[in-house]
Amino acid sequence: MSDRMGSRAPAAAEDGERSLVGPPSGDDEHLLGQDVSTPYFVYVLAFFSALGGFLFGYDTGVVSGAMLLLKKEMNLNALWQELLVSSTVGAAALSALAGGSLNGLLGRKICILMASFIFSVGGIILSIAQGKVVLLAGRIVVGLGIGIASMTVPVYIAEVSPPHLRGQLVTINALFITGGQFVASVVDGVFSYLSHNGWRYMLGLSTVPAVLQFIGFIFLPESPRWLLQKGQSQEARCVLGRIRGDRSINEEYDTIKASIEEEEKEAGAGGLIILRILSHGPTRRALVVGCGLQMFQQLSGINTVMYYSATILQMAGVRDDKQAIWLAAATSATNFVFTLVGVWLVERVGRRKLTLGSLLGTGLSLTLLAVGFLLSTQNSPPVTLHPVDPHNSTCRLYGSCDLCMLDPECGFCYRENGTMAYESSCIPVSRASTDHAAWGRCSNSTEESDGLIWAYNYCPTSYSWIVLLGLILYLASFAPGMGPMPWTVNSEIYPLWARSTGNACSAGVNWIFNVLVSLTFLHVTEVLTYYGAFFMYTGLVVLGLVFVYSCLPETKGLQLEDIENLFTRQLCTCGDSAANDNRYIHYVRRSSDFSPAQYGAVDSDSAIAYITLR
Ligand SMILES: O[C@H]1[C@H](O)[C@@H](O)[C@H](O)[C@@H](O)[C@H]1O
Repeated sequence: MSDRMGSRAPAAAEDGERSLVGPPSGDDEHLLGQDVSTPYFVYVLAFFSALGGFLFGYDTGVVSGAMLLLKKEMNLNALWQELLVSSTVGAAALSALAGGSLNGLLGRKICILMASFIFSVGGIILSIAQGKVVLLAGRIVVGLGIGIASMTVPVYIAEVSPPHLRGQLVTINALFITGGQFVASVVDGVFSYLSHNGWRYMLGLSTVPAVLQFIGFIFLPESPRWLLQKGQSQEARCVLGRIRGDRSINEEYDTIKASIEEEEKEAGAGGLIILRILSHGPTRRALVVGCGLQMFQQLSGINTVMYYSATILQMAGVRDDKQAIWLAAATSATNFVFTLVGVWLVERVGRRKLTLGSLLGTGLSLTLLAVGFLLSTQNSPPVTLHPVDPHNSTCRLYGSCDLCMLDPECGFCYRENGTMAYESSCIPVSRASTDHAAWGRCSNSTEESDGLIWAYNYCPTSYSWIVLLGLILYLASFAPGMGPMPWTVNSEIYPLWARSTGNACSAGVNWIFNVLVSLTFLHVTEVLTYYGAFFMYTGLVVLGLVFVYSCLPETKGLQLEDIENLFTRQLCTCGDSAANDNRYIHYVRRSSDFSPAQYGAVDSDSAIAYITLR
């Protein structure tokens, strides 16, 4: 295998390839702009592939709003609600893992076509479902599509992108994920007014982008890297020519080809790819970094914060359900807008700094959220009224709103004077709807005119502004880095032979931790209380920071074929390559009269290779 980054360069140089390492100066930028201008076809490819990310975001996001209507119309109990939400994520975990072999075997294009076909079928099943079993089947089908798309799309985009734009284009996929979540929350808002069958539109609308992607991909090419790996060199050259426009493709083609030959020599007799990954140092380390990043993304608690946003907003004084739905849309809009910042920053500051900065901000804002919850708990309104409980429920045992809220069976019924709660009691929630109590003053939802408030899931507090600020800061910190970077980095760190399997494993880890964190959240809050849970996420983020600081190398600007070299040293010394952060690499035009002796010389006229290390 080629050795560290710098030493591949002479080989490339013998090819006449020109490399620039070092921050682009004014002249360099001019050169860069001139020689690596990107044909718009790459953007078309990125757009159609990223529709897979959009569907991932839409289908995971839309279900919360749909559930509000579904549980009433189909009379769903808690188990069925949980099944409908987590079946999709569980199916996504399985299909992401299986997607590795499919990708290697059938190629990226067929896998994306398969995913969009599955999305379309799932959307149709969901929109015509007559009962909960069919709904469950539809949600599982959609999950199968999400899993395949989540691991294939970043790989495809990374493989068709030129090195200087790769980070940005792969991050666009993550932008489409949060975009899908945002659109889903708006669609939820719009159709929440249609109490009969509104959920059919919410769940079924995903068919539109799925069909669009399917049709688009019939005409779009396979990844040239996969084609070359399968020995289809003519076609690979032709595709590379199409996506690179009028730029010379010879050196890129040769580098990919040489790298595949080298890999094949090393791979020897073959065998199970996952075993080969684990027994080969650099790929094993890359896999640990990739899976670790995906695990810490989920352990940072993004999906509980998103899920919890409605409650946080209710604490902040938003009492109306419809208003809460729209404000939840504002939350996903914030997530989306700050992912845009990530797209803008990824090629400027690089993956490593962006991830580190994002984790630091995420940890600080989680601490703020925890402090906000702690203050709210310490000042939680006491239970002052104890009406006779006809069913002797556990709710009568709680002395404050906070304790009452930790029991999913109970809610808080009170009157308000400014921010002060009075005449408050802890009462069982109605089995039919969490909108009112099972009996007593708050059992009739029209009683609000009496000044009575029924709080389920939140407590009135005057510290809600801290929690709200924590929420906004959390999204602003998480979305540019920890949201997209795990996907982006995973699409780049594996050599071609290990790329499908590596991405399948890391995407599988993402989905497994997604299920784990969301399923355990309520239990965690019951044991640790809300502030304890958020302090726990802060602790996990600190671990993530140590991991990323020690293990994540910078991959910005490197050719995919060179990235494996960053993992040649022992695990978690690869973060040392941070020393390379100030180097900028780009490959420009080759020259036939290149001589290796000219390395180190800056010659902008004759377009000959040079390297400058700062
Ligand atoms: O990168 C995405 C994104 O940040 C989403 O908002 C989140 O819901 C997903 O779990 C994550 O993988």
